[in-house]
Amino acid sequence: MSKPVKAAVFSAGSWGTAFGMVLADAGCEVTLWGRRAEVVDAINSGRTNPDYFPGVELPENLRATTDPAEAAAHADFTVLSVPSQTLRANLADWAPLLAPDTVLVSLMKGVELGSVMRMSEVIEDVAKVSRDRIAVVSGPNLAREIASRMPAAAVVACTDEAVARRLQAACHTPYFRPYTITDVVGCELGGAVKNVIGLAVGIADGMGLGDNAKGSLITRGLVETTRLGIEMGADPLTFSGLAGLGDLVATCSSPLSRNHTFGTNLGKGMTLQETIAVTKQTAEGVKSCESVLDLARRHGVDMPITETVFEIVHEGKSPVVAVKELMSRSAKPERR
Ligand SMILES: NC(=O)C1=CN([C@@H]2O[C@H](COP(=O)(O)OP(=O)(O)OC[C@H]3O[C@@H](n4cnc5c(N)ncnc54)[C@H](O)[C@@H]3O)[C@@H](O)[C@H]2O)C=CC1
Ligand SMILES: O=C(CO)COP(=O)(O)O
Repeated sequence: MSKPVKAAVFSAGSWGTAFGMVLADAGCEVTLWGRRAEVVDAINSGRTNPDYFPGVELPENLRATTDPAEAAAHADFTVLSVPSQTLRANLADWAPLLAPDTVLVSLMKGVELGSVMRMSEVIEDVAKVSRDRIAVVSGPNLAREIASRMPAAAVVACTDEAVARRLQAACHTPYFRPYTITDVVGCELGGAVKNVIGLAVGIADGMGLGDNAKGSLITRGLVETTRLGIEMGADPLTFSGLAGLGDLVATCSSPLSRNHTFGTNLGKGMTLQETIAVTKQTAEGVKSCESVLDLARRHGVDMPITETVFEIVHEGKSPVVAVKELMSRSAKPERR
């Protein structure tokens, strides 16, 4: 009998816990690293993560630890799911503990502020591993629904297709259907920019602007994502796939999305500080609107929706004024 695949998941937040369940349900032996002893104890003794998914029973082959070395030991896959802006510091601590041939898997959807690096680039930079040992999972994967074992598809991306296929096998369950893809750049950009467009759609929803506005923002949001992607060497077709359109539709339609909800609160007139105070989990778009805009400017790409979100979130622009400005931009053909 072959040995079970071992996976380490850092950390026991919303998506880390839900994806850990997926891996365990697919037959992997999963060790979840958590920062807080009380969460780790609840997972090991009560088989639940009370902070994120109270009432959801976790599989027997998923256990938790506060010891990163214990989590990392002998892992075939080391899955990273922390806020994008803390990854560099976190991984610097964990890198010396990684199993020698482990594949590093990013679940994160963000771009690092300042360096404008994608998460796989930060991993390569900090862990000093080659690109063919770094994979990305993305797609329409709202963690709450996955934890309820509701059906979803996803993409697993790696420049080495054989590695992507190994990861695909390790996380394929009756409710989670992963496809392989080699366009890592497109997958990561799709996920990071979708959070920014999710904020924009949330703002429009909060203002009561209707479904035509939503459809327009999703479509034009995807156009500007694709424009940036092409400049960065991504395959434009990736953006009409699960990591592009699929993820965008799920986020922009769902009250479970933190980015969408964050935007809705802003659109209803809450201040940034009030919105941050009621947001319990990571809403990546809040920081990534700045890094994505920075990335766009460095590549000479026009991203008017991203720019508008940045102005509303970080410069206090009124959403009413922002809508007027977006609608009165100069007329142009659709495909330019
Ligand atoms: N929640 C979801 O539905 C999905 C989330 N993602 C992405 O997954 C990534 C993680 O998001 P979530 O799990 O949702 O966030 P979360 O806020 O639920 O969990 C984040 C986890 O990171 C830990 N953490 C926070 N700051 C830390 C630090 N400085 N050092 C170490 N650990 C720290 C927290 O304790 C928590 O366990 C994000 O990039 C997000 O965009 C991707 C797909 C789905
Ligand atoms: O990325 C997600 C779904 O795929 C989760 O979106 P939020 O981070 O907005 O909750």
